[in-house]
Amino acid sequence: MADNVILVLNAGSSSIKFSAFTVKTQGLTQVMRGQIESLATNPRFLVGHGDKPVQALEDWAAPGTLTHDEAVAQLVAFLQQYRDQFHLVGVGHRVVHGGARHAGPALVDDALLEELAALTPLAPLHQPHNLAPMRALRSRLPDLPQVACFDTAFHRDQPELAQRFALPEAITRRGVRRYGFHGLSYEFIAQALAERDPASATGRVIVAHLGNGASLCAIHNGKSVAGTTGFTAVDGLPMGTRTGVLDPGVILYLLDDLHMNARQIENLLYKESGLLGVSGISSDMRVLLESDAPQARLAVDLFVYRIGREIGSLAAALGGLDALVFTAGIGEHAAFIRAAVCQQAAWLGVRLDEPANATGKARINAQESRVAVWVIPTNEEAMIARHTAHITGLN
Ligand SMILES: Nc1ncnc2c1ncn2[C@@H]1O[C@H](COP(=O)(O)OP(=O)(O)O)[C@@H](O)[C@H]1O
Ligand SMILES: CC(=O)OP(=O)(O)O
Ligand SMILES: [Mg+2]
Repeated sequence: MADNVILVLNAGSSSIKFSAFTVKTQGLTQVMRGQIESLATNPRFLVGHGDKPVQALEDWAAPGTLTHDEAVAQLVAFLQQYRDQFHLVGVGHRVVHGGARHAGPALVDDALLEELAALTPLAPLHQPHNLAPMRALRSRLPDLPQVACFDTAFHRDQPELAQRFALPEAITRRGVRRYGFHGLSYEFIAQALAERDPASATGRVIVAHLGNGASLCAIHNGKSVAGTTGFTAVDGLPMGTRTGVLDPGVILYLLDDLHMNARQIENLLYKESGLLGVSGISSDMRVLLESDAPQARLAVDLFVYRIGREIGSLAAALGGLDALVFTAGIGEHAAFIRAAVCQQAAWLGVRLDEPANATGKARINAQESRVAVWVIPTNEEAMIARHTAHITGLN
């Protein structure tokens, strides 16, 4: 007999992640997870079942590059083989921008789709890819409950000062404020840290979500209090292809002196900068870490330097630091970057246990460290499944 299943879709800037969760009276179980990653650089299709690690699908004909739409088509074709095993009872979607109105997940209907589409200019690398599968499913299976889970929701209760730009009130009232992103990841990590290290989880924590999109979040007693991303997910740290923080005067210079238009500037800020722009080689940290080119080293050094400075800023917002957590593609896998970041944060009392870091342990601080340091794999899909089950009354 087929199991009742919640499917989760998570379109990141460089990947499509997906998961299937069975829904039973005893709770949700993640029975499948996977991703089509490195869409624009070197696509790979990885799948894992249950507790098994994800593995590359070897018979998959890997194309040179894939758009998000093409990747979703590949995923739909792959999932066909589970048609008789999975009885779909709900679909949960990661939606990067939820605007000012959404402090929690929402059931998808036409009005919501329209509202979220209007936020596309604030998340051009994500929002269209988050909404397209919702529309396709809604037209084919209109009775299937779909739930939008927002990256911004976890940050909506940040203190007013943390959300505010120094802009006139009339512009602030139009919603021009810091929203913050990667919230589903931070919500998952806050809960996971509470299970592993309850003492730190009630304290002052900085989580470094370092993926193709990268940000830091200051969390106090499980609640987001400040972060590096803002009105859009281009602010904060340099990312795979995004600038991160930039003097707004640069935009005026590009407009007035280099005669660039808004779309050209958008491309520059979102797609041509960050690790790719500085290195001129790749947006992929794996490629840069393996390269001997000085520009690759510069891009990596700038990434680490900016993380170090932003950790200082968030530690100031928190009034100190009890724990530092690394997560997402780079945070989970790049021991070199973790070591370099911990070095930058030594003044806060961070001391790394080098062998623990190099061998992939979960707790990586040295005994004498004043700050607990953890590597916790994120699972945005699990967070989305929990929200989806809850809001649809499935579990
Ligand atoms: N072993 C690794 N070493 C260094 N970087 C890695 C490794 N594995 C993945 N990454 C980095 O993680 C990034 C993807 O992170 P991820 O969180 O999956 O991205 P997305 O932002 O698309 O959700 C890749 O661009 C790559 O640079
Ligand atoms: C908001 C964001 O940058 O997401 P991702 O890291 O998945 O691209
Ligand atoms: Mg991501």
